Amino acid sequence: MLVSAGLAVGASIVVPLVMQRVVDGPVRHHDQNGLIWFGLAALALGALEAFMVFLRRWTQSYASLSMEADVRDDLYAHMQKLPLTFHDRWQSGQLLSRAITDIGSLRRFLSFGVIYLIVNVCQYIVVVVLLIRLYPPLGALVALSAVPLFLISRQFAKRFLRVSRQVQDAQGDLATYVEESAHGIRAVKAFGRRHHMFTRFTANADKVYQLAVQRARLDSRFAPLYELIPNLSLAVIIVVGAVAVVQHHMTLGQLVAFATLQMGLVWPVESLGWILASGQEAMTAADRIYDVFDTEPTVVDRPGAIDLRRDQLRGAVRFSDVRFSYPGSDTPVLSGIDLDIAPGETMALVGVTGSGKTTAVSLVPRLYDVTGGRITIDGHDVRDCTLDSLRRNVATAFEEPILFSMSVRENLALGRPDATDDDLAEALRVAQADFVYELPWGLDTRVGEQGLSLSGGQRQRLALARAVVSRPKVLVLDDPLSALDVNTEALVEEALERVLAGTTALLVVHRPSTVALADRVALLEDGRITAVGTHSELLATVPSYRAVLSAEADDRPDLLPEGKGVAAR
Ligand SMILES: Nc1ncnc2c1ncn2[C@@H]1O[C@H](COP(=O)(O)OP(=O)(O)OP(=O)(O)O)[C@@H](O)[C@H]1O
Repeated sequence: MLVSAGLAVGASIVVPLVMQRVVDGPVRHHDQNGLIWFGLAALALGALEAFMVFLRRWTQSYASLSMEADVRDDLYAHMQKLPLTFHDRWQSGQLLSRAITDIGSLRRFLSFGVIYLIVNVCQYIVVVVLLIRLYPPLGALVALSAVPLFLISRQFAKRFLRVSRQVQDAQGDLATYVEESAHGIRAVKAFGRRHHMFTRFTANADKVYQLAVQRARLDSRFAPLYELIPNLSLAVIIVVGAVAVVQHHMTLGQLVAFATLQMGLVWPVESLGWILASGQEAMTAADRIYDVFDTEPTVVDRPGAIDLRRDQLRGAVRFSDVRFSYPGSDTPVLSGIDLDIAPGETMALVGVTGSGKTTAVSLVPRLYDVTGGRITIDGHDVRDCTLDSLRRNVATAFEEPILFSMSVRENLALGRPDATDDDLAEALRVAQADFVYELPWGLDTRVGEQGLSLSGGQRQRLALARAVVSRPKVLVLDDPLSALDVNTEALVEEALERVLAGTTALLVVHRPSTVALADRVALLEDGRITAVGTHSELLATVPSYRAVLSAEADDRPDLLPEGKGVAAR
């Protein structure tokens, strides 16, 4: 790339020197034959320059676009490795703008800016040396013009860098806002807050606009200086050069070559402003991209991590003095949980809202790592197991079901790519999600964002089927039936009981009706497990357990004590 760019510039530099020979030779001596040879030489040089420009662009486009694709792949792969604590902190729009806009800025600079910067600086040096050799006083003047150029560039770069970072950050905030508004469009419409949201949007958009204008003004203040300096030098060259020709200090051909070479420098110098601006943008873009790359994945395989083999796994889960605080928070969510879940047992976790149930179950597949104590599966600390094998054997379904813009089949097979249609059918039966066969293209119907819209309960059932289809040894269900009506819930529970028979399950429960699935229940209070027992034991002996469930008791009165019957297991 650089060779072809260098050759192209070399050809363009040689042309003025050929012109010097033409003017001082054939033109001066009226030699028509000589003129033809020089004409052919100039033509060949022009063709060489054009070919080299083509070659540079061709290779440069390929190299820079491949680089862009590679960096984007690496960034995405890195983001996937980063822990949830990172994603909790970062706005999605900021990640989006880094993955799309910033990598694009980097590519533009590396494909054009860097090459022009190197080639233009080399061209400047070579031309100045040639000019000094042609006529030293004027050559020295052109060389000196580099001093103000350098000072201007330094000033420009310093100021542009700051504004450029502000623009890119503001664009990230705007992307986050647009994304959130699109996601939350139902709430916006339902509360009739369209105008309010629009006002907030315009405030964000206006910030981007103001900063972009500030950046453009900075650019336009400095750009004329880059134009002025080489043109001023050219004017001086023409006047002083003409005097030098008249006084026979240089030939007319030398002046023509001198002026042509100097004119050839006008564009490289002019473009310096654009190159510097694009360089500053690329620097801030690289900074922003490295904010992500520099974040170390903390939930990773330890050296010597073991593979949990499904055929050797019994599924005994133990929490031993498990503690957890979210980063940046002084208040521990879990302050020493001890809990034993036997292989094949279904343990429900009950607690008031915000007591840390979701947090506790998220620690089993290492969505977060414990900050104290340990969680073991069959005696192996989950942090000593490979993440792949851990997450293959511990399947999770959350209350908030996330479906991707893929077919139903792809969504279901996320945790088990080799699942057959029979496996999927079985999982769908358990989750009472047979409705998918009624969709326009059955299992091939695209759902999720921009796909077919499903109800909350339908999405939840698909997420449950997805967890079940991977036939995990340990199943973590975070209130997965909350969006179902009582009848469907009863059907799912009935089918789920068969699945749970051979699976260790940890179940976050809000509704008393779901407690019926559990063999035992653990009550989470103030970051600790304060009671463990069967549902009926706890109802009978632990007042706070009754208090937690009473708010939800209306839909299953049979689960309440005091003469209403107890669904003990
Ligand atoms: N990503 C997070 N970053 C910081 N704090 C968090 C985060 N997620 C939850 N918390 C805090 O941790 C505490 C426990 O939250 P968690 O979601 O585990 O409770 P929960 O018992 O599952 O609640 P609910 O019953 O309402 O679902 C809460 O005080 C919550 O504010």
